[in-house]
Amino acid sequence: MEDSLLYPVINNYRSDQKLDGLWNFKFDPTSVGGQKGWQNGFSDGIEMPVPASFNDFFTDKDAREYTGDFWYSKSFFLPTYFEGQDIQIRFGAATHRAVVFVNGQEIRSHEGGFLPFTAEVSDAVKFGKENVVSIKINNELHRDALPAGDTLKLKNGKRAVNPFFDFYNYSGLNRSVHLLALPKDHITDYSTTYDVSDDQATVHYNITANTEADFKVNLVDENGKVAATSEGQSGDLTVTNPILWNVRDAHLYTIMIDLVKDGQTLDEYSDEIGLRTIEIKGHEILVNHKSVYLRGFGRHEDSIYAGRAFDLNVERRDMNLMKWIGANSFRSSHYPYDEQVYKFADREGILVIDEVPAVGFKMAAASFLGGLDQSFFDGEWVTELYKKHIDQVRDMIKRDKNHPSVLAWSLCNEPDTSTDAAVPYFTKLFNDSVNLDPEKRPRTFTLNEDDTFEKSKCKQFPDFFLLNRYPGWYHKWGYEISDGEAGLRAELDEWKKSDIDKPVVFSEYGADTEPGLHKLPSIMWSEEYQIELLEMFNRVFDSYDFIRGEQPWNLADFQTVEGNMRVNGNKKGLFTRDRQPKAAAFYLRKRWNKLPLNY
Ligand SMILES: CCC[C@@H]1NC[C@@H](O)[C@H](O)[C@H]1C(=O)O
Repeated sequence: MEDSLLYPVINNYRSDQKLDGLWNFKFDPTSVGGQKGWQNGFSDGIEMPVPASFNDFFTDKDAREYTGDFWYSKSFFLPTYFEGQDIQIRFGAATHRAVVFVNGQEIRSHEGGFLPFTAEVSDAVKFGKENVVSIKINNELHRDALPAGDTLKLKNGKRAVNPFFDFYNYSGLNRSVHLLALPKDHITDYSTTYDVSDDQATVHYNITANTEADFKVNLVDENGKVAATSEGQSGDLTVTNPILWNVRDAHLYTIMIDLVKDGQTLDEYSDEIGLRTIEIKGHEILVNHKSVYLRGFGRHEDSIYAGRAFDLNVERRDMNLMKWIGANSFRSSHYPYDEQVYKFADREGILVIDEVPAVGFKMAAASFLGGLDQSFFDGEWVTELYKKHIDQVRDMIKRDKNHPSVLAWSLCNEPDTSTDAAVPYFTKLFNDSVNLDPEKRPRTFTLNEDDTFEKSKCKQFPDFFLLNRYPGWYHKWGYEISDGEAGLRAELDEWKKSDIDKPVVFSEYGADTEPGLHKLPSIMWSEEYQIELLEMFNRVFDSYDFIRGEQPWNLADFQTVEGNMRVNGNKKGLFTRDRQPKAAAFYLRKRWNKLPLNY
């Protein structure tokens, strides 16, 4: 678990210099980089953009599909005026595991390719001189790591990944790298919880720092006016006539925290927050005590050229597409996204179900790709896997807890919960995560196709249900879709008869669709069929009042491993990979724009 995951800011006390751009890059297939001194940097590599996945830049398949160790290195100058400050290098994401070196000195390692980590380098850097940061990364997949998969040794001696999940194993420094200079005494974290009514809102805050100190806190509105002030490591900021953060009607305040010692301000941290509450009551999801019906998507951080890397251009387009179609939410399937995505969602009033990369925990997925036929949770890998799983749940919640857009935490995607072996794992997971979020937002996971109401042994855990269902595509497809609808209704009738008094959200459903493929009458893969499948699901959704959300799979087409069921990736997008609409996008826009935005 990371000590601090605060997003970098620049102010009179803190400096933040991005080390993005071209880094030296080398593959290390026989893991000799350490013996060859690459931790001191190297100049005979290739120039690799950061942030970016390395895969799609290459023109040869061995390089695109490379699995194993690889190195990045970059030199940076550290001015003498930073002497006496705490010098850190913050990696937004290194996929999947990394070891960091500065000037040849090993600083730290990190496991997990979708969350930030910080290297404390004050004792390794030279002030007033050039320094070198090197990072060794490994992108192998294992059953005891997230996301789950295998790494195969081919007969030609090369390695290949066998993901138990359906997205390409894009790897590298996928998010920005920051060179930070902080005061020796500094703020390391803060958290907020809220009470809101129409005429008053109270922010209950709590601050952590690396030293005993006094704290002054201001809450400033969007016009720069101080709306409330407080003092102390914890306290309340009460705003009269507040402008609340609402779905698709976002209003942000800035919390400004000063760390003070002997009357002198030594550090400051500021961040944008939203005054709102999240609740689950019966079948309803409530924001500021008003029921919300989720409309949105499962997504991926995925784009041409940059692979899995955060791309501000793509995110701006995706947010505009979601507003155009009438969405009010998305799930960060199947991993925490770059912090800037949640900042976009905070500003746009879009709700986020934040998901850890606990995906592929299902041997059927492996057998879909050639795995074993056993319960995933019977595997000898489960103990080691759980340590990494809960560690990444802790860091995801620690990193994202202050975003008003975060509605809920998804602790797993499509695990195999149809056997008793899953129960102790999920019992521990939900027990160990219950107090991680000061706001106690709902926790859930997605129930896959096979984990029906009747078959899942883990329905007792989620605070609301996320159903991934694929009648019309993975079974009862084509002309049999009417049987698919009947089967879906039969399962939902089970949910309806049960005493389960929680909301159900459909978090995945859809059809692979080749843009431009038209057929009358329809045929699978045609744009017409994608609409017919969505029409079927929408008829069902409109029949059950406990269904409180619809998030078709996926917002956009995305890259996967090659396979006989994938045509250059997964084509279930409502938009193409270059973010242009398929016919179904216009159909869905009509359905969603009939509803009030925060219905
Ligand atoms: C029946 C499982 C469906 C599966 N669910 C997880 C997503 O990551 C995949 O992309 C999606 C698919 O196969 O389209």
